[in-house]
Amino acid sequence: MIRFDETHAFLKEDFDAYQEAVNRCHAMLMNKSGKGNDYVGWVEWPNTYDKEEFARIKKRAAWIRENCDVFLVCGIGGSYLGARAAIEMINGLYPSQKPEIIFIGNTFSSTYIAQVLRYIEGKRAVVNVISKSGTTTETALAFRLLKQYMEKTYGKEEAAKRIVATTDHAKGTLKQIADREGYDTYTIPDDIGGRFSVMTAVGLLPIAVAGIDIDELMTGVQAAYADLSDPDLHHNPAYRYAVARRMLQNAGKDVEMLVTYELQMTSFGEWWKQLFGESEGKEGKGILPHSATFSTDLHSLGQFVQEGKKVLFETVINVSKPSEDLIFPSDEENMDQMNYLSGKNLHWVNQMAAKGTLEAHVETGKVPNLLIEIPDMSAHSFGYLIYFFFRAIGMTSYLIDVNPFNQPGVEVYKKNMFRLLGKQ
Ligand SMILES: O=P(O)(O)OC[C@H]1O[C@H](O)[C@H](O)[C@@H](O)[C@@H]1O
Repeated sequence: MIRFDETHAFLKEDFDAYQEAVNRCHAMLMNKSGKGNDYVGWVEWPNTYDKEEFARIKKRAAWIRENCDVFLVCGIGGSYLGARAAIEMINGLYPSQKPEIIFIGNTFSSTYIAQVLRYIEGKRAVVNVISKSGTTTETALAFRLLKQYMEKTYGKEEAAKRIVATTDHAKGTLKQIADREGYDTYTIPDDIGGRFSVMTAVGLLPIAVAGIDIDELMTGVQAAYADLSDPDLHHNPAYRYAVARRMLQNAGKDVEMLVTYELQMTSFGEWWKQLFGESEGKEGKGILPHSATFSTDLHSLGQFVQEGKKVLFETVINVSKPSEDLIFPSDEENMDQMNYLSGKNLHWVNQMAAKGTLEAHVETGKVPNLLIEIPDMSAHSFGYLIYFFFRAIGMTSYLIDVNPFNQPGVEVYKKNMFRLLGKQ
């Protein structure tokens, strides 16, 4: 389902030399015996996910689709990046179907928040506030404003029907508010961290509201689980990718640029950056995750990749079959001199751009490239791909003895901010 190809990465080490370590780390993930073992609920989630809640999500999403024009997802980090990545990748950036999905609760920008509040005026709104801890400041700040807006617009009773909370099953301020106000609530399991939560209610409710088939998404997750259960590096592309990253870092590459050739996968890169950055970047270790969308960014970052300091490698996601295609038309006058492409599919043009770039970056620029090929941008492929990256980051972090499931460093800015804000 995913084809992984490391033959353009100038790897000098032998994969077999890593097999023993991989077996050990695989056992740690599967037996919950490694670092951060309280947070490996995602490993078995493809089989153990709460079917009753899943059915409730589908029902609720159908109601929301009928009863709103704008659906506001209020969350930050793992509480919105996955949903955004999925919705944009699968539906594209300009979907014709309603409701419009708006992301808020992910910034302190007064301008952004004020503009969203103005934009939703006069439109039927539903809010999904999402926070695992239930205390995240960006989200709580936006939610207070949204809650007051909803109550003023719809009255308290109707507002309570139009606000849905996704949070911890027992603790946190958001849970308390939801219980008191009688909001419909969905659960983030205790043993699944935010950045692994897109396949729980956190991602599934917004994704279903966007009209995407979440059954199909889960079959993708399950297919990946089945395909990636064998730790053998000759059969497990996620682990092979995890090991290739370690080899590349050993060879001095401290930056990984995730590249796609689809603009609608730009947010997928944002999701991946949180997953990889927060999981691996600690104790002075890790590879800096960066992302780009080509050919767009070849006209900006391309220069650095080609000729700049040799710090990076690229991981390129190629999509075999586009969601849509067009045939390039001919033009009698050919003033733009583009007739050489007449009759060609645009996706073929995109693929040729990818091929030419691979050659330029690898052969001329000596930039290692890892290639990941996915069949399409369907819900199934999305589900497969996220689980592929979950397994890969678990493995690659354990290989350098890092706990992939905490993020202690994120607290430092919060402490300083609270002091400056005068929080008691
Ligand atoms: O879901 P929440 O508890 O609101 O957390 C939202 C995000 O904020 C935190 O600061 C963490 O670094 C992220 O891992 C998390 O996804």
